[in-house]
Amino acid sequence: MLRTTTSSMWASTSRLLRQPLASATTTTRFSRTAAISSLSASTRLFSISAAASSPPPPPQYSNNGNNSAAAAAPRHPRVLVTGSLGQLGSGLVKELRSMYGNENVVASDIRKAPEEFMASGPFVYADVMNYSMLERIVVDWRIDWVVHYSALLSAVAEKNPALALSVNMTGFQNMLELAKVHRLRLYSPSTIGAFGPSTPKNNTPDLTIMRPNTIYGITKLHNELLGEYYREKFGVDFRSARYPGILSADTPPGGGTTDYAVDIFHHAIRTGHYDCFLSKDTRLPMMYLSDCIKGTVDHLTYPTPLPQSVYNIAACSFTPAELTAEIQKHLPHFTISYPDPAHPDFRQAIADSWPASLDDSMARRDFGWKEEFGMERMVKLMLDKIQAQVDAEKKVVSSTATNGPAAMAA
Ligand SMILES: NC(=O)C1=CN([C@@H]2O[C@H](COP(=O)(O)OP(=O)(O)OC[C@H]3O[C@@H](n4cnc5c(N)ncnc54)[C@H](O)[C@@H]3O)[C@@H](O)[C@H]2O)C=CC1
Ligand SMILES: CC(=O)[C@H](N)C(=O)O
Repeated sequence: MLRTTTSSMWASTSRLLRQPLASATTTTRFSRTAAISSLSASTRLFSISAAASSPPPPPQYSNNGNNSAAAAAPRHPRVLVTGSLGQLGSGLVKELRSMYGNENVVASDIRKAPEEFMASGPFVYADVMNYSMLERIVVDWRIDWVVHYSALLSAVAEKNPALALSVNMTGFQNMLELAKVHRLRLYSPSTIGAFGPSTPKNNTPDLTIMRPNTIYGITKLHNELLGEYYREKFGVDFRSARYPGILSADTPPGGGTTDYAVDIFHHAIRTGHYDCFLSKDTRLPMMYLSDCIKGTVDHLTYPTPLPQSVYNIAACSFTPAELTAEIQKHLPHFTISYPDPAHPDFRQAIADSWPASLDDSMARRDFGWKEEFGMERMVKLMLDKIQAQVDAEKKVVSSTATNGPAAMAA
């Protein structure tokens, strides 16, 4: 399991905000949604007839001349996950490996993976800006599907627009072209950041005014449109969901505007106080990580082409003040402070340009999307998990103090 200590989480998040590319799990087993659980096991295997409008090549078997039934059986898809060491990637890799086998899910990133992650299945270096490097991985590993997670998130992107254009757009264009050439299914998430200040703010539908004014949003909207173009023009099986802000206790967020909703829990447990960078009434759509992974897997594995390429998915929406009140039900002494309205943090303008809530009825209708966690359950789980991390850290410190070299010498 990829586990990061909280102190290194803080360090890595703040490092990301300062220096974007210097170094940027859920243990839950997910029940499939009704739509997915009604599928037979074999339809979740890679099936040529049902895969997509542009099916990948047939599986080939090396069975040493033995024409057994196993040789004729459908095989699992082989999946490449880019940006797999980020907030969302490690949990998704774990889930896909539990479904398809460790060897069928190739994780990749441009950073060194922790030992446990390396031990859990194939991991390769893949810079998404390098087309031939990506193509080599697709060919060598006989990849069928790609989950493209590499990106710079909103706050990091706003600090380095040129790099965001390259990673978010060139990286995506490379993946899309490879999907066309090698007949891959491509899942690449979009974001609430693809909307803009002129988008209707509440219950925002899938199809609406989209004029983002952040570099992150512009790159993500470009990707949505290009993915749709490749689907129409070349039959590429492109799938995307607009994620809201994702909350996770085990993996740190990568430098976004919604990161406050993760940071707040660590501060609540560790210090009892949080200096929020958004104003108390900033309402944004949010979701717990396990729901995001479940929705992604259900969307990715849906056996037939869906009516749309891009869907909103949502779980709940809240403001920092509402989140604080919920945390205070468990930690009554927790306090929070907000920026002086005369001197807002740069992320306030980003948040103000995003929807407050999403209409995700099309995803519910078309691939059975349904969240398990609302705000109350999410808050309880986040607090329990982070408290458990803090307790475990304390145990390590006290056992080092008791058994460590200094204690031995004394
Ligand atoms: N975490 C969230 O709240 C949300 C995430 N998303 C989207 O989900 C996807 C995954 O997001 P996170 O895991 O949160 O991001 P993250 O920032 O935690 O991880 C991104 C990963 O991409 C890698 N990366 C950066 N440059 C790269 C390059 N040139 N080549 C290959 N890899 C590179 C980084 O090393 C990092 O591990 C992104 O597309 C993001 O836009 C969308 C909405 C919300
Ligand atoms: C909502 C997102 O896309 C991300 N969490 C961010 O805040 O940049």
